[in-house]
Amino acid sequence: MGSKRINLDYYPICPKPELTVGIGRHSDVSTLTVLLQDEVGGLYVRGEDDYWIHVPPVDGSLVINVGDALQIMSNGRYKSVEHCVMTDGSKSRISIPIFINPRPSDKISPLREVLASGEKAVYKEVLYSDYVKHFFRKAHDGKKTIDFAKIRRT
Ligand SMILES: O=C(O)CCC(=O)C(=O)O
Ligand SMILES: [Fe+2]
Repeated sequence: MGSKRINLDYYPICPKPELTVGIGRHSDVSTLTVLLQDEVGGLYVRGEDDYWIHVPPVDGSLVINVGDALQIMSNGRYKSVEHCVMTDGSKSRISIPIFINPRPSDKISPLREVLASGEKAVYKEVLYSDYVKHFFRKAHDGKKTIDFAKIRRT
C-alpha cells in the first residue's frame, strides 16, 4: 500500500448534460479509493445487469471504492466497481478522490494467502507501473483495463 494520489475533480455547469459525461465509465487502478463529494451528486456506480445506481451525496461522508489492484490481489474476491460521473445543468461539482495504491515498482498478483486453499490464480503478476501506464494509454472503457492482468487459459 505504498503510494497515494489525490485528484481534485471539478465539473463545471454543463449546458447540455445529456450530450456528454463528466468522466466516462471506468474502474480505478487503486486498491481502494476514498472519495469526498460535495452536495451536488453525479457519481454513478454500476450494479449487476447494467443497472446504474446514483450515489447520493451525503454531507460529510466518504465513498470507498474497491479498485483493480485489490481485485487482482484478492484473486477476484473483491471486485473493483465500474463508475462514471454525469454533469449537471445548473450546478458545478467538486470531488476529491484519494487513490491508495501499491508503489509503482511493486509487482502485484493474487496474494499467497488467498491461493493457499488451492484456488487457481485468475491474474498474473504485473508491475504496477505497467498496469497504470496501460490504463492511461487508452480512453476509459469500463472494466476492460483488468484484462491486462488476466491469465488466459486455452
Ligand atoms: O467525481 C467523482 O465522484 C469520481 C471521480 C473518479 O471516478 C475518478 O477521479 O477516478
Ligand atoms: Fe474513478
